[in-house]
Amino acid sequence: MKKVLIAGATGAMGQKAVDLVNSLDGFEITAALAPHLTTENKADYHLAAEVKTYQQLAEIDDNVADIWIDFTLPNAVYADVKYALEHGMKPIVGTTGLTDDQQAELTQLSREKRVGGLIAANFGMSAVLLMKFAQEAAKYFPDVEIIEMHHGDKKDAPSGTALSTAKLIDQVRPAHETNPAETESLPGARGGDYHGIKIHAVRLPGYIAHEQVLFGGDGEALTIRQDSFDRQSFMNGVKVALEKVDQLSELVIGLENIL
Ligand SMILES: NC(=O)C1=CN([C@@H]2O[C@H](COP(=O)(O)OP(=O)(O)OC[C@H]3O[C@@H](n4cnc5c(N)ncnc54)[C@H](OP(=O)(O)O)[C@@H]3O)[C@@H](O)[C@H]2O)C=CC1
Ligand SMILES: O=C(O)C1=N[C@H](C(=O)O)C[C@H](O)C1
Repeated sequence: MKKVLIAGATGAMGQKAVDLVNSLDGFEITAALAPHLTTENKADYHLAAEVKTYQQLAEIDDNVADIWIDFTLPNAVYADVKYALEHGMKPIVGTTGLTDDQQAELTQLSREKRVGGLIAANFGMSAVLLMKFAQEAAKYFPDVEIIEMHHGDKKDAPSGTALSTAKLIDQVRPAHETNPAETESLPGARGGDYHGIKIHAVRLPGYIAHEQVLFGGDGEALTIRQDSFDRQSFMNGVKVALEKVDQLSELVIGLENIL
């Protein structure tokens, strides 16, 4: 039986992860971490009586889990993953917000500690495919912009998926012209800028997680879109990660690299 700690167990994604692990043979939740989680309220979050609850990293007992699932916040994830690696727990990380430098540092730490794991900006198959198709299209359509749309509670912008998409496109797209005469009469109107790729972030109630990549060419356009209508869409990817994490010898970035 693999022991699992869920960080962010009280959150929207953490709750989906709790229900997933509770439903799987061969895995059991032994610990959960969240600032407002207590022994008194843990049953409200579908955590069994024997699950150890922690409100901060410093409280966590040694050997409490083999695997660390993280759906917390951008300002918590770096310390969480470092802690997991240093204590021999294999991280499966969905939380966004790690910088390239932080990912590189954590990957190096995972090699030193010989602990494998996965960081995935998006565990949904439609998003993984969107990123793959967008990278392919960018070889032929260098003029591209990204629109990501999320629920109003999302704390970070742009989304980790949009940023990952821009990075993948940036690796392959040919040199292109931008309009030197362009101005903004309303600051921010043209969106965020990743190496010349504009990213527009929409936050609205009713939405869950959606992304469009728009390519423009001479007299034609290509739009690639994915929609997560329900957070359940991320759970197949988390399940794959749980099944494969033992085979990983270091931190891997991107679900596509373990499929
Ligand atoms: N990779 C993927 O496929 C997906 C990734 N995400 C990402 O997952 C993350 C979480 O999203 P979501 O569940 O919607 O967010 P929520 O705000 O619903 O949940 C955040 C959770 O983190 C907990 N938390 C807050 N601070 C800390 C801390 N310092 N240490 C540990 N836990 C903490 C909160 O606990 P409390 O309530 O007690 O404050 C809560 O349980 C985001 O980064 C989001 O972008 C989301 C969907 C899919
Ligand atoms: O906060 C969310 O909801 C999501 N976060 C991830 C991201 O920032 O890309 C994945 C998905 O978009 C949902």
